[in-house]
Amino acid sequence: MLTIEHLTLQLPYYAPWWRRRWAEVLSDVSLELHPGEVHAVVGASGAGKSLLAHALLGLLPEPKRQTGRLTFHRQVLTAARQRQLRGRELALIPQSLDALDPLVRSQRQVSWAANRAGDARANAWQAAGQALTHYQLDERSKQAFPHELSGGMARRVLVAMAHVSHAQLIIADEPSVGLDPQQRDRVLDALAALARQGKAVLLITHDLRHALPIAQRVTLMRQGRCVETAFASAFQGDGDTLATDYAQALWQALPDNHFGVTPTAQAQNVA
Ligand SMILES: Nc1ncnc2c1ncn2[C@@H]1O[C@H](COP(=O)(O)OP(=O)(O)OP(=O)(O)O)[C@@H](O)[C@H]1O
Repeated sequence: MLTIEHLTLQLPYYAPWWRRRWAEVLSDVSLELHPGEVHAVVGASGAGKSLLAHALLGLLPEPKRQTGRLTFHRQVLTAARQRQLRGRELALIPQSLDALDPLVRSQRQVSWAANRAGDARANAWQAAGQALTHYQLDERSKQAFPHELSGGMARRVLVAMAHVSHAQLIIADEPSVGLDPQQRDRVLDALAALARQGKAVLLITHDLRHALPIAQRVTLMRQGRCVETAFASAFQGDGDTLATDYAQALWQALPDNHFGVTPTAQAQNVA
């Protein structure tokens, strides 16, 4: 559905005496996303994950130097096409909950997203109500302002906005950040449900543990580069099928992965 080929991005910064220099913030990034798949992009803070998301949506700041090729449904994703598809075929679940209008109730915000995607007003209101119910928000939450919602509820309102947009590609930027485990699992389940409907979900997170339960493939990013793309199933045991030392080290550093101990061996140990 989406192909990123050799995407390189430079953004300006200013050296002393206002001399403009260019910093390479994405270097030769390539990856593919398929319908019905959750593809996680995992990396530490500053790895370039959000810039990658913004490049896909055509939301990068100017001036910039960008090379490489983006294709969506086999057509080149030009700036004009990105403008046309944003909020329709391409949806963003942003990192910040400030994306919600503080003066507008949940259902109204979701119905606006449906409107933007082309639903007539009456349909949009109904679709918004159904989507919010689908993500387990009750009648009170539907009529609540953002400050009356918990972090997890507010994130599910953002997921509902992506849901009603009929987007084929959904980019979720750190959707699990700052949530308790129960709320986090609900949000991640909601994203997995979108993929089961045949949509492609690009899940951006700094925490591999949040990606593995729902992703089919994982791309690890570091300092603007893709280090490795692996099937989520490769993150098991001692991770010896992972191709790079970085991926293996990241996996083995997780506190609760029981690396090197298969479930059977663990059971025997307990016995
Ligand atoms: N507008 C900008 N101009 C110049 N540099 C930028 C700009 N936006 C981001 N950067 C730099 O690009 C790098 C990648 O930023 P990005 O926001 O994509 O990281 P990230 O992986 O999403 O991090 P986080 O998990 O903290 O959100 C960082 O070093 C950042 O300082």
